[in-house]
Amino acid sequence: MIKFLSLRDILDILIIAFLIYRILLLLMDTRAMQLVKGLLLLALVSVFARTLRFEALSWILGKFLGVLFIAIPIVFQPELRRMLEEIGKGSLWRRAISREKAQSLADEVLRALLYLQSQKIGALIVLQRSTGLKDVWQSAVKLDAEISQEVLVSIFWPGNPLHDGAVILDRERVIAASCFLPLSDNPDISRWLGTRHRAALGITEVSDAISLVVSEERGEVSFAIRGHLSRGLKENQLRQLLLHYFLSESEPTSLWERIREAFASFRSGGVKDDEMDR
Ligand SMILES: Nc1ncnc2c1ncn2[C@@H]1O[C@H](COP(=O)(O)OP(=O)(O)OP(=O)(O)O)[C@@H](O)[C@H]1O
Repeated sequence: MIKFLSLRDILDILIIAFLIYRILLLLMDTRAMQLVKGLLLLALVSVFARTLRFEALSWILGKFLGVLFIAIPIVFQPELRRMLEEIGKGSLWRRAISREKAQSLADEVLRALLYLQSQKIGALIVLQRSTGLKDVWQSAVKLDAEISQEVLVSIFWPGNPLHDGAVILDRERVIAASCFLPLSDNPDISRWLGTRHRAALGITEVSDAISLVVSEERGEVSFAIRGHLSRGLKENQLRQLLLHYFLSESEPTSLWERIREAFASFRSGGVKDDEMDR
């Protein structure tokens, strides 16, 4: 069998494997990833049904998959559009940041948060993930600055014209400040929390971003993800959370590790809402 494989075939297979891997990385942690898992499961059942010659099951699955292929582009139109935009931006090929760089970025943000907390200076930082937040930062003050404790602290310094609103970070850059975020109308939010916390929560309801808030009144740091707010984070928890974020943006340890993570999340029914709360 192997002797029929030419160098061209091997190259062909490697390119396809690479493309599938990068597309899966783009889809990781998005709503569309659940769909991919569902489709894989259906495809497996379909192969199983064909092998065992279960005519009725094969027929039903065949029809169902046919309908799904028409429905998917309609239902997942926003995700597909975003994915194509990402490919257009070069995300499929973009250089991953090194582990050391990820650690130093996490450290800079952590030191900024701890300093702001110690001085009781209100702040709101959004960590952008796969959902592009262009709609939010387009009308704000664009910065494209390197992430550092000094930059973050000075943005939120009282009196600075940029201190009102949120800062958005993406990978290695501070992309914008003074961003106005959508406010959450979740009725379960404590009535002691004002608009800064509602804005932090709001952006995580409409995207997969993570937000970090320093409360001016209580001097506590909270974080929000997928519409859930965790208050009073300790330094260690913050370090973990930031490392988790920047490392997920860095070079994956290995392809095998990524596959293992994907299977682990598949077995547990997807990523847990509070996974970063630990
Ligand atoms: N939609 C929004 N998007 C981004 N930032 C916002 C938004 N709404 C309010 N903010 C920020 O929150 C600040 C007001 O915070 P407010 O005191 O109402 O909230 P809070 O949740 O009680 O926070 P704190 O505990 O820091 O007082 C504003 O000055 C502004 O910087």
